[in-house]
Amino acid sequence: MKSFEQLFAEISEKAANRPAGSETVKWIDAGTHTIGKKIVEEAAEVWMAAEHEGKERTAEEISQLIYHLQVLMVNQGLTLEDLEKNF
Ligand SMILES: N=c1c2ncn([C@@H]3O[C@H](COP(=O)(O)OP(=O)(O)OP(=O)(O)O)[C@@H](O)[C@H]3O)c2ncn1[C@@H]1O[C@H](COP(=O)(O)O)[C@@H](O)[C@H]1O
Repeated sequence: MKSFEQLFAEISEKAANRPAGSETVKWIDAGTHTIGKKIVEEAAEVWMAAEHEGKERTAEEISQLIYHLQVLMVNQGLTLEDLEKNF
């Protein structure tokens, strides 16, 4: 199990060092438009899971949405501090 902060650190490290086989590198290379579309898709899946599929599926979809939001943060050069100052 890893925290929000640990996942962000891992995504940042993968984007910087570009290891072979990394899903994160694939998404970073795909770019802002593709990541943004995936975020919209995942957000819709969160909504549908919450209405129809139960807690476990909803948690899975939220995890995927958070992963893609963090990938977009790295793509945009944003840090966790950039978010936290708005909380
Ligand atoms: N948490 C994730 C993660 N969540 C989603 N994805 C990506 O999102 C894709 C899956 O999207 P979906 O599940 O939405 O696919 P789908 O067919 O729509 O599935 P459902 O939503 O219908 O279940 C995967 O192929 C990955 O590209 C993730 N890719 C990586 N991670 C984690 O990120 C870290 C770095 O991973 P790598 O860069 O691969 O080393 C590791 O801790 C990984 O576990």
